[in-house]
Amino acid sequence: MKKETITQKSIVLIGFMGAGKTTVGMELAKQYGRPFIDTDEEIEKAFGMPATEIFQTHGERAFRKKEKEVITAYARQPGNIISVGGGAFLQEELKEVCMSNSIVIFLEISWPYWQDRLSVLIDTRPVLQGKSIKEIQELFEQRQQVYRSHHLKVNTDNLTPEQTAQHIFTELQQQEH
Ligand SMILES: Nc1ncnc2c1ncn2[C@@H]1O[C@H](COP(=O)(O)OP(=O)(O)O)[C@@H](O)[C@H]1O
Ligand SMILES: O=C(O)C1=C[C@@H](OP(=O)(O)O)[C@@H](O)[C@H](O)C1
Ligand SMILES: [Mg+2]
Repeated sequence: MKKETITQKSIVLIGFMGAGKTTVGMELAKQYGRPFIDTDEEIEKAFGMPATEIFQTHGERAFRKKEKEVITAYARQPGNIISVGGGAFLQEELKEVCMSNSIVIFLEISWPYWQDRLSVLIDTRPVLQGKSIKEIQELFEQRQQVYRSHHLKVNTDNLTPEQTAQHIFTELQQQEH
């Protein structure tokens, strides 16, 4: 069975910062031969600056407003592989638009595994900056509630991005047949 026959809907990857949404999204797009959209990249292009500067210069509110526009547009189209930011589902409307128009996949990671990634994330994730590790863990735990809306969950603790993409393909195939 060809991968492109699995689903015509767009696939939306959700999960905490650093769970691997962007990396796995690129891999899935390669495997499916579908367009890949990283919504953070689109937001950064629109503002002409990285996310940390958008937060500093325009504020989180402006970031979230653009995030809503970008995700709404792409999630409604068929056939895209979309990696959204870890805070996207804080907006109820985005949760609804993604859940009703696309296949939402939650990339889950456990706290001990996530902690190992903090050093590579801190410079580019404004939400983590200035927080203690305890505060970050609290945010991590709170955010798990936000990711409860999904169609499929994949725990990625012991998976490479390629294995995660393969697992998603197999699961979607099983759900369709
Ligand atoms: N399965 C994985 N195992 C180990 N490291 C990973 C894995 N997936 C992603 N990473 C690394 O974690 C970091 C964050 O990945 P990224 O795809 O940007 O996450 P997100 O888009 O969810 O914030 C990157 O440095 C990436 O190389
Ligand atoms: O969780 C969040 O609030 C955010 C996550 C980031 O995306 P990643 O989840 O890809 O790191 C990015 O959208 C922004 O820095 C805010
Ligand atoms: Mg990302």
